[in-house]
Amino acid sequence: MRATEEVHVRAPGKVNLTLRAWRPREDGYHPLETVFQAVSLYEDVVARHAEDITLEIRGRGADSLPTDGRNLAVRAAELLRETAGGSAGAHLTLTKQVPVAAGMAGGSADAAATLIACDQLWGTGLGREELAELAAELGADVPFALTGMSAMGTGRGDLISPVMSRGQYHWVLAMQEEGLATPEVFDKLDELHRWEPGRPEPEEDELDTTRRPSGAVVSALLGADPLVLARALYNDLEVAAVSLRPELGDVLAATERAGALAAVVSGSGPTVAALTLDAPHAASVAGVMRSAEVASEVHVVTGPVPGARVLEHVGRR
Ligand SMILES: C[C@](O)(CO)[C@H](O)COP(=O)(O)OP(=O)(O)OC[C@H]1O[C@@H](n2ccc(N)nc2=O)[C@H](O)[C@@H]1O
Ligand SMILES: Nc1ncnc2c1ncn2[C@@H]1O[C@H](COP(=O)(O)OP(=O)(O)OP(=O)(O)O)[C@@H](O)[C@H]1O
Repeated sequence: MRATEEVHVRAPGKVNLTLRAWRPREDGYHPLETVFQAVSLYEDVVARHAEDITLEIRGRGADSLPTDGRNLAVRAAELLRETAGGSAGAHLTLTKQVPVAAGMAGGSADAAATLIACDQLWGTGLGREELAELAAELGADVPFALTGMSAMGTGRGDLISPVMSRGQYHWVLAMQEEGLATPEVFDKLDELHRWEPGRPEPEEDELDTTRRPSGAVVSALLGADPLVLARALYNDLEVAAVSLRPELGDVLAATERAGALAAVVSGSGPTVAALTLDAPHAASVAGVMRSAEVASEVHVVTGPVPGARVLEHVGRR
């Protein structure tokens, strides 16, 4: 019998290619229709056996995050242990590339990676579906971090259906030093009343993707043509994010001057994702964006990439 000593799991950050939001439900969540794409900026979690659940964080934003039960990675491990009914512990080493509160679901990726890592370490034997249910309890973006690639999210954004996608897309990400809190961005959207009077909660048949901006993205992804995808990018939260952080208007304008095909605020922001034609074009846009000095960091990434997956499994006999 070979027992698992250590499990290394990697989960991606995301950009939202489209996002439509409607008036909040009674639980405060806004019904969403969004198309996610997982991109090549990763969170790594290594889980090892330990008495308790403990966390150590390295990398981008490590100093700004709690390592106790407020951290989504710790909450994921605790929820899994509770569900599986065991008493095992784990020491988690989290290495972050995704900036905190960037609209790229870094915390959600940490939770998804931890679910997979502890599931393997403890041999809980929960299926992918049960893990997806736990993921949805942890946060609206966590189920997508398990699935990765390109997918449509409805409900709170947590009901995931994979979307067929061809080709690789080259993105330039313009990041900001200071993050934006997701609830504040949704509150600002409420204040701006974007859906009134013409935007009630969607009816079932309204979610017909062929009649929504998401439908345009879904066909663009099949066509593997970034020029077509560029025309379909859209985010209802952009107006709220720009209202809270007017400098984002300058970032969006800079992506246009830099020659990007199109750009959009990712999720609740403040990261701006600019779409380019190919790797050389991305390098050129990134260079111009860096010299424009409107972002704290500029990164070139590609998507789609897979969701949370085991990279290494170290066992002993
Ligand atoms: C903006 C997105 O990133 C788009 O992908 C997500 O909707 C946010 O997902 P998330 O950060 O995992 O969200 P959660 O941790 O579940 O929720 C944080 C807070 O965001 C707001 N929230 C989130 C999702 C949603 N559909 N409606 C909301 O109003 C709520 O105030 C909620 O209390
Ligand atoms: N492991 C974690 N990594 C990042 N943030 C965490 C983590 N655990 C808890 N948090 C809290 O969650 C907040 C949002 O984190 P995150 O980095 O996922 O934001 P985000 O990328 O804007 O999320 P989303 O795109 O899902 O709205 C942070 O401000 C932080 O206080």
